[in-house]
Amino acid sequence: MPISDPVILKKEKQQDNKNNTPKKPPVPKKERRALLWDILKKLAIFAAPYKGLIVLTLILTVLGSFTAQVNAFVLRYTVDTLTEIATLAEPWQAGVRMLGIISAILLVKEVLAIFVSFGQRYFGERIRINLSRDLSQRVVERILTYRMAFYTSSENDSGKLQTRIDLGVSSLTSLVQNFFIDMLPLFASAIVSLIIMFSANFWVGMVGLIIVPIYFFISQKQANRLQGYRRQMRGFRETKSGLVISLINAITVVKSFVREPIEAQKHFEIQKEMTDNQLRIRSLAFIYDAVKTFIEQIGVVAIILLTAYFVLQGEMTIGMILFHVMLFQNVAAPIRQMHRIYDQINNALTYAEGFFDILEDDAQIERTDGIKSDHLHGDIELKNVNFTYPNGTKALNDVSFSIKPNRITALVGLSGAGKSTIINLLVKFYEPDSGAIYLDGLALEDYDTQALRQKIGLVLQSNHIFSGTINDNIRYGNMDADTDAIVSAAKKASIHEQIIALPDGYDSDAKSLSGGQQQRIALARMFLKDPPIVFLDEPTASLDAIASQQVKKSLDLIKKDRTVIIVSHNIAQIIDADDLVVIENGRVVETGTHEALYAKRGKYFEIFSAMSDSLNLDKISRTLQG
Ligand SMILES: Nc1ncnc2c1ncn2[C@@H]1O[C@H](COP(=O)(O)OP(=O)(O)OP(=O)(O)O)[C@@H](O)[C@H]1O
Repeated sequence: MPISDPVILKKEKQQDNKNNTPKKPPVPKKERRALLWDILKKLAIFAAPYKGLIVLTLILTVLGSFTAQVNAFVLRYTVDTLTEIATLAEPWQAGVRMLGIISAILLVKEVLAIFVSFGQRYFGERIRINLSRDLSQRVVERILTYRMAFYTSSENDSGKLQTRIDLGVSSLTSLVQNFFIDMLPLFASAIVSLIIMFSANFWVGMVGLIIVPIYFFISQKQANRLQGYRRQMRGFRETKSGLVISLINAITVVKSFVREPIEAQKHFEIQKEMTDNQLRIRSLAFIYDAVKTFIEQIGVVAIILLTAYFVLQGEMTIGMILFHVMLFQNVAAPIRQMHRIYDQINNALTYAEGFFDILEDDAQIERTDGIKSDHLHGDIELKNVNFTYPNGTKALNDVSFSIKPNRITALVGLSGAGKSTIINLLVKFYEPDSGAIYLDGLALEDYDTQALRQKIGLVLQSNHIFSGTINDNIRYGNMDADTDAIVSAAKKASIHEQIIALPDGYDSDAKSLSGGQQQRIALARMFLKDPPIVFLDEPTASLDAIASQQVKKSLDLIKKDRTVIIVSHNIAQIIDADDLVVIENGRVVETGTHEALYAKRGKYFEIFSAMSDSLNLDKISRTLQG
């Protein structure tokens, strides 16, 4: 694992959380085709491993398109034969023979169609499911290689990132599903039907062909009109699910202020907008369906009239009427569903681009080549470092100081001074705008990022505890560690006794431990990793006095024989440090030992005096003496 705990340093989650739905301006028509082509090309790369399945699906689709025509031929044959044998003196014998033939043909066709349709759907689904898996897996693998700046950018706030990924994957896979499973067989059968219609009679074929562009036009209109409402609907759904989650999170406040009616009203309003929207979608869909059915009926009537004309002319048999009507319905069937393909394309245009933007953000990849040193000492030097966060906050100004190996250095300063930012730079979560950082005499930027983080331990104010057992959580520090090593790490973190007192011991659920216990689990993880350099960023700030005291013992152990940088507002931890670096508004204002800086009566003296005053030391010492 690259770092002891993949927790994002505090404040990094302080981005606006309001809007989870990526809103993109509508894509100009001209660019849409190029964009769609681009998306399909990218999708083709993901589809490449399934070439065999795709070819198989296509073969089955072609087979299916032929079986779909059998009914029309059988009906034509039935009507024509019946017309013929009805004139015979003894029609029954010929009639039974005919029934035998058509039953056999329909049976064979149906059995074949079942296999073809099953295979076609099954293979189509396999392509879709595999693609969905590959897209999700690739994006996760990819973003894991990205820099911290990617995660902390407001664009990628966790909710938004999740939504962008989910919508991207689902829009792409639905496009594939719609194409392979729903539309392709219908289109294939429509094309075969049209060819048969043309070969039977040019004018009948023309009626079938004319309907195609009309349907295309209506379907496009339908999809475009519904698109806006559908997007709104998605937004409502997201807000609604967010509402319930935030309600659960805020339930104590809601109840204590007796705001249940207000919360219910908020829910009602969204619900009302949702139902209005839903009704609009349904009514629009009904109107368009009606228009399409009407046009189809006009087509059917035209076909009947035209074929009847040829029948009366003696150029065709009566059976041709049903034959042509059925073929025409085969042509109309996929075009009836056209709007769905438009919908999917619109969705893909809206969401797939954002998805591929995440996937192809090469600039975000962390450097994984460079120096891999087995023995780091922790001789650190910052020279004229300037740093600005991606959101534009200038956090460090011309910072220069050095840290000696195997000593404890405390970064001291008021809130927002830039202490955590220095740690962010030292673990290469971010890179300086200018200036340089050296580690053991070599530029930090030249180190292999992952190899560097293997040598660094990071303990934060509150460390992430994963769902799972205590054992698993400690093992995160060294995936190869055996049970003895885990127990030994827990002992060093002064948590072993409490773990074995639990009914399930090391197999207990780590999430149910108290804050102080969880912090010591994080320390045990660090002991297991055993890095030569340790950064402690307010490791006891979120703990109560008793828990802090318990954690202090483990911290004292961590500090032994390592290079330690500690950020703390805790007076005891500050005076324990060998060296101090005092930071104010992103600048280093003083460096030295506690004694020297105290004597200097500068910024450190001011901060230290304020800290000790807040402790009310006089009263404490009087109490202790009494
Ligand atoms: N991820 C971030 N994105 C943007 N600005 C940030 C981010 N993290 C910190 N900052 C800003 O950078 C400045 C320095 O913050 P930093 O967390 O380094 O201070 P600090 O000295 O550690 O403060 P504290 O003692 O409160 O933890 C502050 O103005 C802060 O708001």
